[in-house]
Amino acid sequence: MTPAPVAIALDTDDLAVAARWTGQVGPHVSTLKVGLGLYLRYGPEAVARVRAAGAERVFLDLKLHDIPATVGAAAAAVAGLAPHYLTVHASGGTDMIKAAVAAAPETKITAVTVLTSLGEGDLADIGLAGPALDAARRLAALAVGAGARALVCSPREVAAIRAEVGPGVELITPGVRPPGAAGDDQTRVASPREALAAGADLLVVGRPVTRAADPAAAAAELAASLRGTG
Ligand SMILES: O=c1ccn([C@@H]2O[C@H](COP(=O)(O)O)[C@@H](O)[C@H]2O)c(=O)[nH]1
Repeated sequence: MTPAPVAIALDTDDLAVAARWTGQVGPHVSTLKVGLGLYLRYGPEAVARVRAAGAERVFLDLKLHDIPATVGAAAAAVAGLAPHYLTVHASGGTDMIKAAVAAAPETKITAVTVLTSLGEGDLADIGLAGPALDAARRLAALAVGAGARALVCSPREVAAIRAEVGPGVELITPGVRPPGAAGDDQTRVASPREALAAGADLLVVGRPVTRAADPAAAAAELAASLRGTG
């Protein structure tokens, strides 16, 4: 059976746990995501171990954000790990994104528009007052213009962003919560089926699966629900 278009976020500070989760959920999903905590603690070994545990596609979610030269150097430093996706913040600007694209041409440089944890009040606090969608669309257009081949956005914004950037750009949505699941620190959320129906290409799901009593069963249930059989 084709794995579901889901990236499971391996958010743990223990590499053995990340490898165990990979073995449990890997057969059900297309992608495994290594985030900042795991990467900062273990470095390239985190990617190697997750791959050895069965991940075919690795999403390296480092959310780089610095001056172009620094981000270019950082992207070059991880390009040899051959992640399928590498994230940068779109708000780093055109030259920063171009530097990442040039440094890691085989990797999909993936620009994060507006973090799914941020609500309207947070956006006002950081000087982005107005609907999150406005900022997300603006940043999406900028990132694609700079060469990003994938975008991270809220599932609530995915349809409008698709209209903004057209086909051919992969839209990736965290902030996904199965019905009844805790929202945790996420704000702009939707259910897995809503995200897919809105046009997301890949859903990022972490805690609802990794904190389940049986992560393998939770991943299987999520995958089945996306096939319409759950
Ligand atoms: O806007 C963003 C960008 C990235 N993330 C990452 O996705 C996962 C979500 O995990 P959950 O446990 O399902 O909330 C996490 O690794 C974030 O760093 C995001 O949530 N929002």
